[in-house]
Amino acid sequence: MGKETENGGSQIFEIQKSEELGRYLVAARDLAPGEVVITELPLVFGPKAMFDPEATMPCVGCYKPVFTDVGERCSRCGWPMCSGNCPGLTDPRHHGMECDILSARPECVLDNMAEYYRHDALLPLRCVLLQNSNPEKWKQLIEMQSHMEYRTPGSDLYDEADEFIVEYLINNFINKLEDGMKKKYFKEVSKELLHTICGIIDTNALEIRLPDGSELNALYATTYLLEHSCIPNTKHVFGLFSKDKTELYRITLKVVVPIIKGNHIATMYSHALWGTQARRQHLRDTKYFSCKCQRCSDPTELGTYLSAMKCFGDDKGPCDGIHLPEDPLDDETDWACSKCSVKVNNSQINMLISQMGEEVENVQMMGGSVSMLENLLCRLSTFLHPNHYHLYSIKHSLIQLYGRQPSYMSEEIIDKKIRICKDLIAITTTLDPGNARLSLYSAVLHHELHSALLILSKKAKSDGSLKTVDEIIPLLNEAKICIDKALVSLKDDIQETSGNKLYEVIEESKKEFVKYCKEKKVNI
Ligand SMILES: C[S@@+](CC[C@H](N)C(=O)[O-])C[C@H]1O[C@@H](n2cnc3c(N)ncnc32)[C@H](O)[C@@H]1O
Repeated sequence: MGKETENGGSQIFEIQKSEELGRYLVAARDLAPGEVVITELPLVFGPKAMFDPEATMPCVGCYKPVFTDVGERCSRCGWPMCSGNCPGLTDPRHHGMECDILSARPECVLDNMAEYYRHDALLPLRCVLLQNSNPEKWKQLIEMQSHMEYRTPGSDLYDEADEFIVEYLINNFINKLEDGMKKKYFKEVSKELLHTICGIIDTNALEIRLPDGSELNALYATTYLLEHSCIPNTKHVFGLFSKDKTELYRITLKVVVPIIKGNHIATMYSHALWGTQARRQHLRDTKYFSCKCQRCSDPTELGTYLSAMKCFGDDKGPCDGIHLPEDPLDDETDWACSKCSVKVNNSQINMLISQMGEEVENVQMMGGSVSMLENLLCRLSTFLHPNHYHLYSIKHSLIQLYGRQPSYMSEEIIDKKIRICKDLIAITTTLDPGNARLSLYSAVLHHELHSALLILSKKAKSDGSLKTVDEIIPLLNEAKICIDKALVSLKDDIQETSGNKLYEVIEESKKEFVKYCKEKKVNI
């Protein structure tokens, strides 16, 4: 089996099947970074509920956030919209598809709006509507894996889907349709079918973040076949800004590191900066498989020690060894110290790590100051290897404050900032050499390293005199390499909101850097 690119290129991948992975893609020839593997439009997409639906909800036509209590309403179905002129209201790919069905609910309540308007239910509804509106798309969609073998009544995901989507759609809309309307829109619509669709969405949908903060879920006819690896070799971007409306949400999947013919083509379903236990748990809970990739199988996570802990010690106290899981693919594994005989069980480690994770999250959520972050770093460093992912996260926040606040500008702090940036860059590059998932982290690190080197070049020497041109040239050379790397790591993120904003900030820094070099008559 094989496929060609949409633009008629030579065959890029083959679809294969195994007991363990189901269907997956392998390279049909050697693939180089930058090559496009897949580019396609979504079969169907729909909004996700907003973070605080009591405050804002997505417009049903264009998904722009609108105020829940004062926003306008679609004149037919009463669902929130940005304005009566929103083109998505009648567009059959957007609200035009579902407005008739949503209109079946006659009464309108003005309290408890978040219960009344459940935006998460719109994508399942749009999916089931494809049966009649686009049978070809429906055929592709219903072939996708739903994992209904695990989603049985009583399981968390089944019960959640049952209450918030299936019963909601059936009771409020589908059962209220007249028979003629039901026939017009659906070949079949049952509780079971809606559950299968919820399973298909949870297993296969990709999340699209829109510039104004709302999010969509979308299903793609070929991209969904990609398997997961914690060392992905591809990156995907979504077309968000195309002037051609028919191109909206096109996905483009590109190779990021060389892929040899016959090797698997993979994406990452989890977070690259979580440790192995957290990633594997997340994949089991949401995608129903236990990852056995090279990174998950390696106790050191490719030599990064991202999950390693310092020796817990016995009665005599800890030694200077580190704890790593004896078998990271075994959920019951012990964590043995590398130097003494102390062992700790996995559940104890997991409990500690999740408590620490909450602390890190809390401090970051409240926009932690340097001293708060430093205190936490100091406390957690007693237990964690310096490269542990919780410490990575704290340090990544700190380097964006060091050298940017008046009380944190000393040469000592700038040296520290440089050291941390270099350490974190080494971890980031090992985990994600192709910038598939960590491009923004990498860009921030290189940008901050550039800025620290620049500050250092401007700082007076210990005798109070300014540095000579010969003394600043090596610093500026290194700063130039860093800022260029920061920009390159974002080359595929410019279409995306946060990537775009960061790119603009770094471009501005580069202009200032070039100006400074000119003033100093340094040719970089
Ligand atoms: C988006 S689908 C991928 C396509 C799927 N293999 C198929 O045949 O339809 C995700 C599902 O594929 C399987 N899968 C993906 N990556 C895997 C991996 N690394 N190991 C085991 N199963 C995997 C899991 O069943 C997962 O829930």
